[in-house]
Amino acid sequence: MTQITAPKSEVIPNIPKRGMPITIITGFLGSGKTTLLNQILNNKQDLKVAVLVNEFGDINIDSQLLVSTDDDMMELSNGCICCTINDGLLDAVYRVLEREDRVDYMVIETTGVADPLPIILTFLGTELRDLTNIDSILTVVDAEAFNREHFQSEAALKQITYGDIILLNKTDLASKEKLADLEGFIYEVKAGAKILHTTYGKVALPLILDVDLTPKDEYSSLIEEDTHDDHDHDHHDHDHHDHDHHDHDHHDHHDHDHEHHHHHHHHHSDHLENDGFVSISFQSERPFDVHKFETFLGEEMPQNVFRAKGILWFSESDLRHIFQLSGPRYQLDADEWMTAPKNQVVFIGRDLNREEIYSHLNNCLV
Ligand SMILES: Nc1nc2c(ncn2[C@@H]2O[C@H](COP(=O)(O)OP(=O)(O)OP(=O)(O)O)[C@@H](O)[C@H]2O)c(=O)[nH]1
Repeated sequence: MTQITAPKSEVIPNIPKRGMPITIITGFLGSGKTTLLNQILNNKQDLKVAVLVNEFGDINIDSQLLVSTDDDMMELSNGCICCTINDGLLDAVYRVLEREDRVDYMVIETTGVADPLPIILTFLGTELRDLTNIDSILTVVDAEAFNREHFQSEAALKQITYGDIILLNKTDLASKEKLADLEGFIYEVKAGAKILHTTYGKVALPLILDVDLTPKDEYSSLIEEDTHDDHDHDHHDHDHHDHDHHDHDHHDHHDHDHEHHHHHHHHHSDHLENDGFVSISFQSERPFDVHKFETFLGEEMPQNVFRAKGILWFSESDLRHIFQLSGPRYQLDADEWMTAPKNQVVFIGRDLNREEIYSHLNNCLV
């Protein structure tokens, strides 16, 4: 038993500052991050949770699946707040910290193609260090789609390296052999990894929240090399990329904004921004013909679309349709429109041809 003695001097002993606890959810495209976030929000009981969501693509589909408004900061029906981080992570975190209402916990969902390290360093290497406390990095892995090739994505591997808990998700879609092989691979990448098996992100919250697992000391050497001013940029990358990728898909030269912040963290693949993944967004104020859209999905959609999601309006239906495609499978769910109906859909993959996808989608409009 530890003896606790009152300090003899007037000097206040080192009281550890414990700021706002932060859980970071990472994991590759379509692995189940938003599903896990919804699980957390549904089961958080009295905890006031602020969620920050960041997406690879111009349109924030995820935040609309959490709540129905398109403000930057959103009140969720269950008393939580949700905020997009497309203007930069630091800004978003400060917006939450500066709120007057109580917030107990912050959960951040990163984009599927993000290396979590710059995000971790944003918390540990800036003044946020004293205001926040990274609790753990949760890495969601799609047990069906993931394999030892890790989608040829450095980010996918980093997500496992920096994950304090690995949620091997979609276990309903993977065989026992596949699960065992993936576990083997994860242990090779990260000795002593903590692995939890999940389906639809279902997990007892005490196993993943307030677990204080992030080994902050291990990041300190990385922080010292770092300057303060580069942390809030990493989330802008995809924005630039989205706006210009239609004519720069294979660009070798970076524009100015990319130049000035890629000198840290030893990103070897800077010339292949986001590991080559691009996103193409499509919006229309006109509805789709459901049969044409199904033909598009079944017969015309390019093979290299890795992930797609959207909120769809079909002329045949009064409902809002949620479209999710991840690897070989897609699903369409329906609920009520809370806004004026329109179509919003994002396609993600490598070497996507924008004109081809646009032409197919335009043909689906009534
Ligand atoms: N069969 C099955 N499907 C799942 C499971 N977990 C999630 N999904 C489905 O997988 C799809 C992608 O899930 P999301 O939670 O949107 O994935 P994400 O990681 O947020 O995706 P990005 O935002 O693209 O990075 C959705 O259609 C989910 O319903 C699971 O355990 N089993």
